Amino acid sequence: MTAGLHAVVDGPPEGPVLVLGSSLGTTGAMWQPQVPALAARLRVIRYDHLGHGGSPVPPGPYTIDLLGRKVLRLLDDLGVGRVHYAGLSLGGMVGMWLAAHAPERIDRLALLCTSASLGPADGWRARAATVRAGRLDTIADTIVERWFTPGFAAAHPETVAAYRDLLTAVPTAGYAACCEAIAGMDLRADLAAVRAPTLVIGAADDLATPPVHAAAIAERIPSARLAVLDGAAHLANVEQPEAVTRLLTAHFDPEGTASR
Ligand SMILES: O=C(O)CC1=CCC(=O)O1
Repeated sequence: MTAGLHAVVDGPPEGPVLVLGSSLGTTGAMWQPQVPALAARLRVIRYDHLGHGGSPVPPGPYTIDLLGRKVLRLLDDLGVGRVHYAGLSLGGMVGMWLAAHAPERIDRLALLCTSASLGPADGWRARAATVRAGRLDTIADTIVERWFTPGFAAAHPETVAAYRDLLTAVPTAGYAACCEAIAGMDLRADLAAVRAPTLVIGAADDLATPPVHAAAIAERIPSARLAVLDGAAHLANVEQPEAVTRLLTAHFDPEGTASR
């Protein structure tokens, strides 16, 4: 049996719990721009996906089902029942799976820059093979180019470099196995089963999971609301931190938002 997922916990121990799921090739550190505001009143749990950061790296391929079950196991280990969940990209895919397959555990949901089906599968398998062959570094610039708009990248080269470092630090076996999870994913039929009030956030300049994917998710989830941010690419929470923080605090902590 594999050990549990690595997680960092911030905020008041008795507060309502918000779980944050990160994107492929990053860790819970990608949520740092939002943590101070969210953790003022919520108990924020940032976990690393299987194969990423401080989490174990069992042999792949993985599936979204496996990644989701690992999150449920983490919640069990932490003694947490029902939670709010926000996930970006791969983290959002896990969030859709959780809300559809464990609806009793998910109270409110936010899905950022993500997709319910992200083909072509062959492209993801090819990326997995490249990374397994030890060549993540050769494709890292191309991957990170789609995380930020050109204007943001030019103005903040140190941020781009820090996220490239985060990507290249991910264990190659874990990164490849998560690419294979995305290759095998199709959550579209699950979305009608989501009962959690859901905020779907897309970014106008996101080429990795374009806003049309966000709109397709919002159309299929019965109680979803869609917001599309201008001036952001895939890592919209990094590029538009205040706008994303505002949307998330209003969705997960409306009373706190009103009293600010
Ligand atoms: O890093 C990418 O290529 C974009 C992406 C797709 C799923 C995810 O988590 O990131």
